[in-house]
Amino acid sequence: MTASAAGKPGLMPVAEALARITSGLTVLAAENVAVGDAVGRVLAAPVAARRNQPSADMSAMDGYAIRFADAPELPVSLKVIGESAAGNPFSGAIATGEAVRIFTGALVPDGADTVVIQENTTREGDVVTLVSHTAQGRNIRKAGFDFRTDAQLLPAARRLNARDIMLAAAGDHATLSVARRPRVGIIQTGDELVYPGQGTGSLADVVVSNVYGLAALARSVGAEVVDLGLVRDGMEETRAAIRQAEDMGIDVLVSSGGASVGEHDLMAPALKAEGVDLAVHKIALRPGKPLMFGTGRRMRALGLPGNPVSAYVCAVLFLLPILRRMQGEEVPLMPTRPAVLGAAMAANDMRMDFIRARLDFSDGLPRATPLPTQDSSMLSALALADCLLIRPSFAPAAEAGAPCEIIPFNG
Ligand SMILES: Nc1nc2c(c(=O)[nH]1)N[C@H]1C(S)=C(S)[C@@H](COP(=O)(O)OP(=O)(O)OC[C@H]3O[C@@H](n4cnc5c(N)ncnc54)[C@H](O)[C@@H]3O)O[C@H]1N2
Ligand code: MOO
Repeated sequence: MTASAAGKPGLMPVAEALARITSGLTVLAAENVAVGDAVGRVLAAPVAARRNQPSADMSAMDGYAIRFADAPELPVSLKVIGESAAGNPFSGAIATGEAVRIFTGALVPDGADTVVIQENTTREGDVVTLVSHTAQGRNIRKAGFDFRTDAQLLPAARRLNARDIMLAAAGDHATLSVARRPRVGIIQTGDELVYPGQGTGSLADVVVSNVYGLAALARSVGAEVVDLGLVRDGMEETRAAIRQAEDMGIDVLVSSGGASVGEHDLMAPALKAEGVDLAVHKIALRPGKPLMFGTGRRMRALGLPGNPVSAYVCAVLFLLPILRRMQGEEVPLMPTRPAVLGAAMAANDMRMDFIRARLDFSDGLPRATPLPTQDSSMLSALALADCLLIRPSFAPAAEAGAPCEIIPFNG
């Protein structure tokens, strides 16, 4: 394959792999979903307000709507001529010397320009006496104070959070146009694999873990996930699983295992035999050297290593940007944050290293301290980690406290 950054043939630099993997992606078609179901989805078009918010001048408090000019000096008494409640406005107008009892969220009657809160008044019969000063215009939310008709509320390509869907709903959108969910199929290869609780009793059993982390990551960015099951080590079985995924309309086939160089590592030849054009295979990355990526008839295939930590780290690095970009999200290819080293680090070799590390936020930039064991099978260390600490290819030795970059884990 390509020459590495260091000139050593065989391993592609991580940045090049990321660029290749994301370059040919097209954004999935849009679909309309109920606004309440749109959280976590990515907007296919900007959302503009279909109304003014508030629609008219409204009271922000319970009190009395008055004409400010009627209260040059206090105390002053005004005649209460009616009531304006939320949803039940006062139909007339206020004239000189008059007030309207008003409640939070109610329309301000014509003629009034100020609301005095009831704590600043006394009331006897239909006479209210203003006893404390209120500035002109106080306690009124003007029409369009929050937003006006046609104002852009949310831009296209935004992944919607809970606050966004409140805003869209207030803008009078019952449905929103969002990218359809990417369909992710996951296969796990290896004769040794058994699902949790279904072991054969053989010491050679390996209990699968990869599908659970990969599925959870994919779902966290809006994907629909199908577990396509275990694939035994065999060319025909592997090819059949790839064909099945294409036929099911899977957008991204994620495999784990069978990526390395042994006779039982069949993923690359099987993908090629099924017409998948491998643009990436073997990268200067630790963990995850054997990673592969290619494009089939209409499906993308991401071949992850079988080692559980490698599979998870590679999914963070490659699967998340694929899925996010397929939904139109314009995210950086590597969402890094600045940090400082919590321990001295030795010089790195050519493989860009993504070290599982703990974060300490006690002062200044977060301090990232590597977990003592970095083996790519160590799920107990992965579970303890808060982030991946990045050591670029050929990074020189560095002291504790030196600047570094991290990718925080979100869940
Ligand atoms: N001679 C070489 N050997 C290896 C190299 C190499 O360059 N030369 N690379 C190593 C690296 S780095 C990695 S990473 C692994 C990747 O190997 P595979 O992708 O072929 O993975 P498997 O051999 O199928 O499995 C590795 C390991 O992980 C266990 N596994 C597999 N699938 C799952 C699963 N779904 N859930 C949990 N555990 C799983 C599997 O039983 C193995 O123990 O290759 C190195 N070798
Ligand atoms: O790249 Mo492998 O993932 O080092 O163990």
